[in-house]
Amino acid sequence: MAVRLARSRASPVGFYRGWVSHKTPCPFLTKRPSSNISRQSFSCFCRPSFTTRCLKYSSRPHFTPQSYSYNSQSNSQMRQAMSSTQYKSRQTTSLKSWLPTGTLFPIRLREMSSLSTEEESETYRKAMPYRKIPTTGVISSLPYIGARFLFKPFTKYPVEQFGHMINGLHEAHGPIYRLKISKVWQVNIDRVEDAEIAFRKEEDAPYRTPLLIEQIYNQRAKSPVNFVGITNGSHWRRVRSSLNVLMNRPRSVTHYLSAQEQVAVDFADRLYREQGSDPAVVTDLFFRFATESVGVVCFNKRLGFLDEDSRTDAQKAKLLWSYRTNTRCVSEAMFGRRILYRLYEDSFYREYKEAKETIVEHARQCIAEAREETTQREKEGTLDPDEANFLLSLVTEKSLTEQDVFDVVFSLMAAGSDTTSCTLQLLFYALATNPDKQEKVAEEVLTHMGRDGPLTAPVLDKLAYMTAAVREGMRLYFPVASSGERFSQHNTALCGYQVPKGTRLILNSLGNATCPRYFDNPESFSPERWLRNKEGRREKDIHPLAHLPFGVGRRNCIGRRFALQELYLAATKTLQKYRIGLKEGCPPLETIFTPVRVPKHHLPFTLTPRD
Ligand code: HEM
Repeated sequence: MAVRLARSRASPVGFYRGWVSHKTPCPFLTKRPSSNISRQSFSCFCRPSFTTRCLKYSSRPHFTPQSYSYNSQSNSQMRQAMSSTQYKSRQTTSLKSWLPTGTLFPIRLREMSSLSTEEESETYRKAMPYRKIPTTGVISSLPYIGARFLFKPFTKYPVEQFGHMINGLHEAHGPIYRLKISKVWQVNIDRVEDAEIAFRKEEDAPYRTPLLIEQIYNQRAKSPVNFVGITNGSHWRRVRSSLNVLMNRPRSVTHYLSAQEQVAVDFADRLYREQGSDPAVVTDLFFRFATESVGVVCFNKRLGFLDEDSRTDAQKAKLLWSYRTNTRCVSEAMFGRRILYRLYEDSFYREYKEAKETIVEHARQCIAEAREETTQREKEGTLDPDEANFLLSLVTEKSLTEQDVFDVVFSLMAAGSDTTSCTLQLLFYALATNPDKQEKVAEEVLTHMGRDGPLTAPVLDKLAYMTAAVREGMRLYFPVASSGERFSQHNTALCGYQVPKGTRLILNSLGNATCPRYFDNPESFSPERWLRNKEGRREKDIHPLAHLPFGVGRRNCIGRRFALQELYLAATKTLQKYRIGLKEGCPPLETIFTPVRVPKHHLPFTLTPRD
């Protein structure tokens, strides 16, 4: 079967605009293609970067006569090699003739689109070319420094408001635009209809951009740590499939209800006692609550971050500092505020390293204890493989290596602290500033749980208004800058433009959460919008992709059930006893993104006991 290589319309020429025209014959093309591949379409391959790299790494020029005699098999091999995120050529016979095995592929993900197939849809072919997608201008497209021009003083957005900047650019450019961050072009979309097309066919292991600081740490450190959220390929697939079994079943989550409930009780009591103190101390309590709650799941024991002695006990204080520092450093490095650590171990990096090593040491110790316990109980014959003990399940899971177990524990602790802590603060803020809604939640909680009753799974089913309030809190104060980063896995037509396979796509889920297209009165806190009547219908239908605080698809948030459970627990346990308020004179809420949405100033919550 003849292979048709991409013609100029289907290939991402925008990337190379001004460098090479598709009509320009390749300077290395000495012979006319012998097969039915046209000279013009073949020259799609002759891009400067491709050509020069091929020449640089290959022992012979890449356009040998053999390379023209593609057949459908070599084409699929080519695609396979090209879609490898390892950027290494594979040992395939037809490729070998012109790219030795191990040759570095100059393929950026978007270039995968340069090979199109007959299946490519008519809609895609008819759509406007990629280069026509509105963009933010020439200067902001400069690699690395260009992105600076998108922020203050050149625009009204400070860097930490980048979530709002993405949303603001939609207002300026419409539902689709291109943007260059560091060296990578990304396409931003905000219509749910486009999101549906883009996310519809997800591959087995969607790609996520790695974090540079984590990569550098792993190169320098003796014991690497692979944060599941940014690993890719087979490592991610293996770990994630085990986690799906262990964490995605409602039963696995409700098993931790009573342990996490105790954490919530301690949190509410301590918040009451410390409410008058420095607002920074109050903010700190939220972080302690979230880290302690996720710690109960990961380590099957209390870490003691809400104990009386937690500020004086050096070990607990150091561990908590480490979790906090790890989050802060990753955020600072991500926004390019720290650069020198890339070259050498500066003071910023040393702090990050110390935090990470403390977390690593603690986690390794807990895992070793769990292993010991497993061996002991196996000997005694008391080990129940179905026991709902997360750490025990991890260490007895055959498909996970010792490193995987450690990676999972680290990832859940790292991903589950700041996110839940800030989301809870914003929920409390929404309740405090909407006292009528807060009273409705409290009434429901008191009706079904009483003043001291526990939150059980059957009770939770009855708390429709409370769960709607939590959801509404996450809509009004959407918790992350964007919850949908994906690399398109097919040539797709979005908004009438061609978006080639491999393009980095960002869904404006932050903007959608408060967009009047999807929500009536989007700026009001209205849990009612989420309630369903007896027929299971909402007052107004809500598109499932309009509100994605936990992302979407195969790479969605693995901890979402736990996160929701923690939010429900903190809300119910606090409202059973107290009314949530804010100190008089508290300024209006301002938030920044780290990329988690964080209140810019500490929120001075007050708790008043219910009569
Ligand atoms: C309110 C709290 C939370 C929010 C808003 C949140 C949000 C998110 C979002 C938006 C993603 C990316 C999803 C995507 O790209 O489609 C994510 C990924 C992730 N979250 Fe959460 N999260 C929360 C709590 C948690 C908790 C408590 C844990 C751990 C117990 C956790 C563990 C993870 C992990 C491991 C990933 C990476 C998943 C993967 O790449 O396979 N998160 N989260």
